[in-house]
Amino acid sequence: MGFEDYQVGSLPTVLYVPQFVTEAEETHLLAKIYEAPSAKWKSLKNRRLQNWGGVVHEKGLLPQELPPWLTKITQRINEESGLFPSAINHVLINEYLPSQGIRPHQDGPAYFPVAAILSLGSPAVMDFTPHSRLRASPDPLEDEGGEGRRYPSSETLEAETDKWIDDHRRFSVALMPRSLLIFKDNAYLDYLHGIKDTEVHDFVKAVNVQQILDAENTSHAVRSTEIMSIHRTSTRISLTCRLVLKVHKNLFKF
Ligand SMILES: O=C(O)CCC(=O)C(=O)O
Ligand SMILES: [Fe+2]
Repeated sequence: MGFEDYQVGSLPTVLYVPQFVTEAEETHLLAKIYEAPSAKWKSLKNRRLQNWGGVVHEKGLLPQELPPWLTKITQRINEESGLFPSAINHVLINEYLPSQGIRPHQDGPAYFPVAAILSLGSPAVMDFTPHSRLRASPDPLEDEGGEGRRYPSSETLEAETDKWIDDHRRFSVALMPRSLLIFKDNAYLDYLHGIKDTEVHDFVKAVNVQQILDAENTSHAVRSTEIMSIHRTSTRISLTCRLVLKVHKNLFKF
């Protein structure tokens, strides 16, 4: 099965791979993450995180070698997805308690526009929202009459905005433990992504609801709103694996 077979929803740029790692690998990764010295954790208001691979600056990465327990997983993601032009060199590990989340945001321009997120522990739902910057300002149209650029009439503008919203609907993806989510290109550039800080997440409308129900072996007859909700009773850990193309060998090159 090629990675493109894992596309979910209407965007070809969102892929969801259930069971990307085994339970044994999950246990091993969690042990390694919690083995790190407490100074490795950075506490934010609504979550804790570990930064691996070096410091990401606007102008690139001040690199630090990834430990072997991480390269084992990043190399597999690289090889199996074929979506990164070179080795993944940065991993952010986020830890969320049941009532913690991450506000809608876009990942920075320093990264190559592909994010691979491995989920461990408690499941959660990630929401994607079209970026308002793009919603508010469609590109000016090119004038065919040779008078240079012209801005569209208000009707055209409305039509264009409607089309943009049609093509860019909100959607969500349920992130089950051991799954890998990849979002890239327009899903990376045109959408914000976030996780609500509530203890119950509905996945009725998630683009991968079918995969989840199939994996949980739930028959159609017993579906109920109860099983279409995720009750976040324990900690979730995610590994966001990305590539910073510009790598600085030393500080003075900045
Ligand atoms: O925890 C997640 O699944 C998302 C993390 C994220 O969006 C980020 O680190 O930029
Ligand atoms: Fe992010």
